[in-house]
Amino acid sequence: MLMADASPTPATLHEIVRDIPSTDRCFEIEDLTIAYGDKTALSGLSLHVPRHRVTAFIGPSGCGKSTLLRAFNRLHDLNEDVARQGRIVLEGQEIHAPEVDVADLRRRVGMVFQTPNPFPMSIYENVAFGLRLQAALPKRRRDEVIEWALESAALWDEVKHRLHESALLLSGGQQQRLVIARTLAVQPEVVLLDEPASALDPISTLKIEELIRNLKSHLTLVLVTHNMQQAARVSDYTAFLEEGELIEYGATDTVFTNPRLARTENYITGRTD
Ligand SMILES: Nc1ncnc2c1ncn2[C@@H]1O[C@H](COP(=O)(O)OP(=O)(O)OP(=O)(O)O)[C@@H](O)[C@H]1O
Repeated sequence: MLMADASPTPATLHEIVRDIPSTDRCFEIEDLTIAYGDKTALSGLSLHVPRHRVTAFIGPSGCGKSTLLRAFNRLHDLNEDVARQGRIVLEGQEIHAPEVDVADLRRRVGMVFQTPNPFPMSIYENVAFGLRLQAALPKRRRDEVIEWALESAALWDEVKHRLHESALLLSGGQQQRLVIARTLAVQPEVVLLDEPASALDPISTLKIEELIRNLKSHLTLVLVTHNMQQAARVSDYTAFLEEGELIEYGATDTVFTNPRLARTENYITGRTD
């Protein structure tokens, strides 16, 4: 039986976020508010993202999912109109602390966008790109890392004989896996995925979903999706946002089969009345 449809009180939210033991937290978000000029996009959000799990953010268009995702690797720094309050802690360190190197943060916390965005260069050079920005690697070692990244992104078998062809000749699904390989090559701890399969056909979508499930053995994944089946299939935890607030957060099985609030159930089942 569902609770009355009121926003959770701060006390209940606190209980939700405490479910994830402190030693298992990758990100800790505390009272995060983000505004674009006078438009508040996220309002006093607190939650913990567990390490080596897939956490999905769901909610209606404009509820703040992408705004939250972009906060995890400080992409909002590029927009002067954005104001932020609250804390974002990655593995025990506040990411806005003066000693944090933003380029290193973005290496540790990679991002994959909705539309595949390979660079107009060869498949090989796409994956080598981030590596070249790091300490110079001997070519043999670099080739090994590139093979490992393409294998990890489930693309190696399809491209191993055409590494020096243009990445733009790949299909959309292959391009998205190439972008994931490029992200993996610099050995991130977290990969943020903003609707990574929404521009892809069903077969490519299933490949990306399988990839996400496999990657969590050594990575933390945070997924924004409008596809409820996808959130249910791949995520371990699901957070439901509405109008910039965290409405419900918990184990995906529970959120999908026994949500606490009617508004969560209505959103998941597509009920609008
Ligand atoms: N650069 C921006 N400048 C001004 N307002 C913005 C900007 N980006 C987002 N917003 C506003 O902030 C709110 C949250 O947007 P956000 O993109 O985070 O939502 P979302 O849940 O990811 O939406 P969607 O599912 O449609 O991608 C919306 O009202 C949006 O119009």
